[in-house]
Amino acid sequence: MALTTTIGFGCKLISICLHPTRRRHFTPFLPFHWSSSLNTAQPQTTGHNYQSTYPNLSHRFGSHQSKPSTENPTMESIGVLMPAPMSSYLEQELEKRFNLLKLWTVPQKSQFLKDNSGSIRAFVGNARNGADAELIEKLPKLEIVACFSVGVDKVDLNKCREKGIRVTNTPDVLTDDVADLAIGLTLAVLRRLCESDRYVRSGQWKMGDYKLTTKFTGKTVGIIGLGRIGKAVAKRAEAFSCPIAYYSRTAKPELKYKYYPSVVELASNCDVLVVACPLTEETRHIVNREVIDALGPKGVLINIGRGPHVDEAELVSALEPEVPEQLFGLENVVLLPHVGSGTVETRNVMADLVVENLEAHFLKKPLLTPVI
Ligand SMILES: O=CC(=O)O
Repeated sequence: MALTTTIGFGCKLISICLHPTRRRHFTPFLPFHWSSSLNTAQPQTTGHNYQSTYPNLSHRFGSHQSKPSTENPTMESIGVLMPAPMSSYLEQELEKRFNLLKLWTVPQKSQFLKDNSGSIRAFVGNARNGADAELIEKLPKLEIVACFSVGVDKVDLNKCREKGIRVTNTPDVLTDDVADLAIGLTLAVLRRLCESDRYVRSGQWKMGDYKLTTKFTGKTVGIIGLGRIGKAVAKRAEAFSCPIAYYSRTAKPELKYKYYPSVVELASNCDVLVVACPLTEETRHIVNREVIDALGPKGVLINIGRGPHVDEAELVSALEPEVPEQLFGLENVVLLPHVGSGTVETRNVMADLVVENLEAHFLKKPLLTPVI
């Protein structure tokens, strides 16, 4: 079986091939920060018409030509708390409009929160840094949590609902990148791209041909969660002539893909299993030992969701005899940082969406991408 999975809070992605020979192949996403590569990058045009996706959007979307709302100078006094660096472009755009408070730059964080709790009305989180109940309680003036991520699993949504705090995320704009990467990882694992690269670099190619790998075209792709990203993966896989099957809470009869009412049944009937659902209490460990076994020794698991979607302990125990640290030295290991949406174009339109949501909120306009 070949597995690709995010482990932890979406910071590690592991693709593992479990072959009949019991050799295992992994592709972990490691917790490297992504913003540094964007800091020096030049603006690029995007391939997607985001204006048509979000017709309310007044300007920008990665254009780098944005202008602060000069007709609303009062926004300058609104405290927007950012817990960690995420994107220099996002920081720059927020600083033009709001009083951006960068928590990571202050040594006494608790004291800083106390001192500024009267002015902090917005929080910007991401896949790593959310707003839990404890933080929310410390910010009595908090009105909105704007996530620089599609996943909102780091935000205590119940607490937000209870307190009437709005929550937004960045859907759609990152779908293509994440779906592209899912296909890229599938190919990397099946066709052993990274291992082949090392084979050439080390000079082994002079000694003989590289071993044969596994074909992707025509493999059955099973998708857990047929939302925006799941559908985008399906569309790409169809171009590889792959039959598509899926599991979701309810069947979608309008789609021509085969529906399975359980993940185990889906795993038993596909070659490549893609986890593309949000992380919730129901989907935690949705890939458990039973699913891994159902996928079988030749299966591939691609987790483009969150680490806790996969029962990590069961996964490790299925990967004898190595433990994850030892994978670093294995030829059949592909290592990637957390880069699902990590392109300059996408991160900039995500940043624009965060800013637009905050502006809309404080200007009492409808939110563009509300979660709550
Ligand atoms: O993991 C990334 C996201 O949720 O946007």
